[in-house]
Amino acid sequence: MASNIRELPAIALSGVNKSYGRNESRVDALKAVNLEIAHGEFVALCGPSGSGKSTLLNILSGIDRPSSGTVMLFCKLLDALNEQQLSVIRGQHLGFIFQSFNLIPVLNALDNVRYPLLLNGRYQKKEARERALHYLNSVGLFHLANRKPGQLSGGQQQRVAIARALAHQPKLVVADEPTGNLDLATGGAILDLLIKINQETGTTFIISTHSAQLKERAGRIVEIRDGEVDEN
Ligand SMILES: Nc1ncnc2c1ncn2[C@@H]1O[C@H](COP(=O)(O)OP(=O)(O)OP(=O)(O)O)[C@@H](O)[C@H]1O
Repeated sequence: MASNIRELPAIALSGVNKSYGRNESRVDALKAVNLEIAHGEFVALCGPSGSGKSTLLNILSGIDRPSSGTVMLFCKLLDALNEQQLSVIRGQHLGFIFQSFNLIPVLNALDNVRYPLLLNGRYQKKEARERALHYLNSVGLFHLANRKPGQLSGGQQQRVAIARALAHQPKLVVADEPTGNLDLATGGAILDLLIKINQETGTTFIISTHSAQLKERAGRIVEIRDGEVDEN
């Protein structure tokens, strides 16, 4: 039974449309999108600015709802879930990485990783601390655990954000332009790290990007143009 479930896609979007606004100001951000992503895939979502990448990431992760169409995430039909149920799924199974890192400036690296674990409700204090240190170590930042974001480089801040995204062992990591604020070399190192994590843990990744580097190395590229998805 479990193996049958595993063979179903991690994510399945069917006929998904998303529009913002009404009448003359209406924007059709996603148009009849069909997309399946298997467990363990490393997918680059590519497209020009305004093509619908963030909208698609928000919809497949249950942050936003489609105007029509269906979204299945880990065999659950998201349309049927209320906000609290969606929030539980995100908290347990999803990790998020953002272009601007989104760390809490007054907390050191350790606490930036540890506090979401405590809020998650599944971890006691001691385990949250151990997990946070373990994941900081796995991104090469154990020795900087006491530094606040302002005392870290951009690449180091993104590593803290990666540790935070991974520390609860999500099934899916959703990253919106994770190398967009980094220089080429630093972005390349972050990319190496994400690919290594994908290969070692089998965590599914979907990453929106403008980066040619990332496009070259992703297992699969999904192009989005003017709200329409096109597989390469
Ligand atoms: N909340 C919103 N209200 C109205 N229009 C929106 C909203 N969010 C996005 N849009 C519009 O939907 C379209 C897709 O936007 P989206 O942010 O998904 O694109 P993107 O590919 O992620 O762009 P970028 O690469 O610049 O981040 C754009 O035309 C955008 O202006």
